[in-house]
Amino acid sequence: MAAPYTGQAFPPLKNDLLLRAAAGEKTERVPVWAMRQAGRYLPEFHEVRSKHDFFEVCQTPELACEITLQPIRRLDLDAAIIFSDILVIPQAVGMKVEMVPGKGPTFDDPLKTPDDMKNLKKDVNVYETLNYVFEAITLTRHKLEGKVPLIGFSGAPWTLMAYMIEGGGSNTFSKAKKWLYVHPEESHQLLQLLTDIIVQYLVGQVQAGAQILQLFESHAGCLGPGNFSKFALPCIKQISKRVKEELSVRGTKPVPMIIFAKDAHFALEELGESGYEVVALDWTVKPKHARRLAPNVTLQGNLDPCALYASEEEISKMTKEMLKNFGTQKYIANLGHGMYPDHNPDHLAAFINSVHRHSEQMNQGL
Ligand SMILES: Cc1c2[nH]c(c1CCC(=O)O)Cc1[nH]c(c(CCC(=O)O)c1C)Cc1[nH]c(c(CCC(=O)O)c1C)Cc1[nH]c(c(C)c1CCC(=O)O)C2
Repeated sequence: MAAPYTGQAFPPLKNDLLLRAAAGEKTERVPVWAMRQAGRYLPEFHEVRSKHDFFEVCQTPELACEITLQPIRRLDLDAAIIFSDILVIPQAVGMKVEMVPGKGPTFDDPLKTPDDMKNLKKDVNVYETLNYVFEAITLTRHKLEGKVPLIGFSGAPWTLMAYMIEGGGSNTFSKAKKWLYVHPEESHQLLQLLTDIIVQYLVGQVQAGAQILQLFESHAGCLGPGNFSKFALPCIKQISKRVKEELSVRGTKPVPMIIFAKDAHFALEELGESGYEVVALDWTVKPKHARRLAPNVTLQGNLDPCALYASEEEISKMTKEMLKNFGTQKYIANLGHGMYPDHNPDHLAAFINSVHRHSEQMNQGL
């Protein structure tokens, strides 16, 4: 079934720094955004959440749009990211997930053995089940009025599989990793099922109005090089290739794609050749090391989120150092992971303003 949104007109884009940096084109200023920029560190987010359940917000386009716009109103960000969660895909295949206060995402009935896979919906119609995300994207594109580009996203297959087996967060991911050693065939089947859905989901997001996509492989690091190459990377590559092909077939111009494989420092070379225009880095990677290993892509990252606890003056110094190490071109400034609930919004503002000020000065040779 074709997406109903193709070809609609949106307000013209006024700030295309992010899209130019992703395409490797020259920028006069380094674009900056922050993972989890829409969220619990903002009082206006709590205001909405005090009246609505987390997934109710995700499923209500007007509320998801409102929360997406909150950081854009307050801060000089160069991108918006649609408010949603990676766990909407496990929900779409029929699993029950709730956001339990103080605990995080919790699955009712996680996958225990490969036999449980028979309970998953195999032929999910993404355009029906996840239509609420597409509607939120379309509405947000209009409400942004072209101020900044809108980022769409999905969890990557391994990270989603890990949640579906663990039933929530974990320190070791040993239940999910056990599948890779004991049930490798069935693991591949589950990963392929997720890959097929993610491809449709990302294509649908672009048709709905997303201007760039990020794939979150948040639990890459617990795999190590061997299992990452065997189980995670092939799906990551399949996704970039198929999303671009499917968009072309539908007559929609492919958009740039960002891969964020957290803690996968061992795979930087492969990630740089995996079909994504941008490789996002966590804070444990040295910028120059990443430039050497992935010379053909734009890099994104990678200030330690905890650096935002420092004084505004310190944040400015650390940001300048980061910019010096990455250089100002083929670069998107961001944190190395998401915002924390106890971050001070003014300190995020200090980070954003430092990126802008220092990178403009560097580009003018000052
Ligand atoms: C692993 C993961 C999840 N969700 C996501 C990831 C990948 C990124 C990462 O590695 O952090 C992705 C995500 N989740 C959320 C966004 C929104 C867009 C953004 O501002 O970046 C995005 C891109 C909102 C959210 N997702 C969640 C909240 C807070 C929930 C609340 O309001 O109670 C928000 C704003 C809940 C969530 N959702 C998830 C967890 C582990 C939690 C609870 C713990 C936490 O908040 O860090 C799963």
